[in-house]
Amino acid sequence: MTVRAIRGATQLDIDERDHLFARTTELVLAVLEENSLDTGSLISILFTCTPDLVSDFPAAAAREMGLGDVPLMCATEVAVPGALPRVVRLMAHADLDVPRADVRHVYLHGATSLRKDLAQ
Ligand SMILES: O=C(O)C(=O)C[C@]1(C(=O)O)C=C[C@@H](O)C=C1
Repeated sequence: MTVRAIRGATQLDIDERDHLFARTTELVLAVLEENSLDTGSLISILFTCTPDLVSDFPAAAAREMGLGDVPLMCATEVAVPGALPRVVRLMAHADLDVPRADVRHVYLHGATSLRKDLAQ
């Protein structure tokens, strides 16, 4: 088994529960699709939210999309003054048998500005 870490991030338009769920689901599905993964290959997912996002936990969205048996955790991102607001980030670990350089990290919506070096 080869364990790889996959990064992802997305930006919300507003801090509203349905929107958080939609953007989190979109991000997780994009991470799976970009890396040709099924949910059975997921080992764990750590989510962070910027401190301005309080409408719900991204883990709740992940459970709602069927990841109830994947260990999930949420935390608050470092509150750096001037940093991009309303961002949900994830770090997923998965059984992914590719070289680290071939892992596809996913940045969606306004979060594409966070890592232009990784932009697809
Ligand atoms: O990749 C991101 O989401 C970033 O905002 C960049 C970065 C970094 O500097 O590497 C900054 C903060 C996050 O905790 C993770 C990574």
